[in-house]
Amino acid sequence: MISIKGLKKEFITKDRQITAVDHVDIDINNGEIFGVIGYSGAGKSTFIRLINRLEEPSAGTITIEDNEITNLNQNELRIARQDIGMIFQHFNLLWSRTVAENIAFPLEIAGVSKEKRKKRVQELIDLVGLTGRENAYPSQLSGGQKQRVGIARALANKPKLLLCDEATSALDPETTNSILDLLVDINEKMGLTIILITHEMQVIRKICHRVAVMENGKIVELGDVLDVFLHPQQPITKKFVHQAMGNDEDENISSIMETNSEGTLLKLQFIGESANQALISQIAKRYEVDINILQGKITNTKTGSYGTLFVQVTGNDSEIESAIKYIQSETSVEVEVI
Ligand SMILES: Nc1ncnc2c1ncn2[C@@H]1O[C@H](COP(=O)(O)OP(=O)(O)OP(=O)(O)O)[C@@H](O)[C@H]1O
Repeated sequence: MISIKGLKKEFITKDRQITAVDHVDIDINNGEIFGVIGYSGAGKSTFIRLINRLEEPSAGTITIEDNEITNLNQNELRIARQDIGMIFQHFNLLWSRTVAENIAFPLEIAGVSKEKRKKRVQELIDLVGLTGRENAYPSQLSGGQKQRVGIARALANKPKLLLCDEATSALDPETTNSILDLLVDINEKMGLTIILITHEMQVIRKICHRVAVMENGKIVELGDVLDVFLHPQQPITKKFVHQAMGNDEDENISSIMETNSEGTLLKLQFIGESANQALISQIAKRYEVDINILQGKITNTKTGSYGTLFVQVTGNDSEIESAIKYIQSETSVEVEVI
C-alpha cells in the first residue's frame, strides 16, 4: 500500500546540520499495523510527519496506493490528506469545542452537509465508546477519553491510513491497553492500515504485525514482531526486547545454574502452535525421567505466542538423552542443553 524510498530529512540550524531521517526504505502492506520503535531523538516523529508531509522531505519518495505524495502540490496534498488520519500524544483537541464539535471539525472542512455530519459524528462517538459524552468539553475528559476523541476525529473522513504519533505515551498502562484494543478493533473492522511510532516495546508486542527499529535516523532492523522478539539482531533491538520482557535472560540462566547443579538443565522454546503442546507430560510418560520446572514464561504477540521453559531433568543418562532426541526429532519445540 505504501512505498517509501530513500526518504531523508535534514534540519539545518544556525550551528549544525542534523539528519533526522536517513535514507529510509520501507514497504507497508494494506491492512497491517506497522510499528516504528526507537529512543528519543531517533527520528520517529520526523519520520511519521513526513508521511503526510507535515514535514517536507529533503530527498526520497512516499507513494500511497500509486499516489506519489511527495510529488503533490498543496491543493492535491489537501485532498490526499483526507485519506490519512493522524492522532497525537497530546491529543491536539480544540478546547473551546465539545466532543461532537471536535469530531465534526474535519467534516466541516471537507464540506460535508450538516445533516450528514450529525449522523457521522454519532456513528464515530459510538465506535470509540464515548456515547453520552457528546456535549462534554475536552477539559472534562480523562486522558483516555481525550484520545478517543482524537481517534474519532482522525477517522471522520474514513481514511485508509491512520498515523499514530506516540498516541499512548501520555496514558497510564490500563488506559493504554484500552486505546490499543480500540486501535486493533478499528484495524480489524475497517481494514484500516496503521503506522505507529512508540518508544515502548509493549505497544509493539500487543498490536503490531511488523516492526522497524530506528536509530540515528536509520532503520537498523525490520521484521515480523514474533521473529524480532525471538531473534533480535541488533544490540538496540535486544535492549527493547529485554525491556518488554521485564528481565535479562542471561542473568536468569546463570542464577538457575547456580542453584540447580543436578541432572541436565534444558531450555525449551515453544513457538506459535507448539506453545500449546503438552510436552512435559508426554516426556514424563514416555521416559524414565523426572522433570522439575524451574522457570517459565509465555509471551503473546499479535502474530503468535512464544514461551521459554527452563527444566531440570534427572534420571538415567541414556533416558535423558532419548528424551532430548525425542523433543528434537518429534516436536517443533526448540531444545537447548545448558
Ligand atoms: N524542527 C526541527 N529543527 C531542528 N532539528 C529538529 C527539528 N525536529 C527534529 N529535530 C531533530 O531531529 C532529530 C530527530 O527528532 P525526532 O523528534 O524526530 O525524534 P524522535 O525519535 O521522535 O524523538 P522524541 O520521541 O523525543 O520526539 C533530533 O535530533 C531533533 O533534535
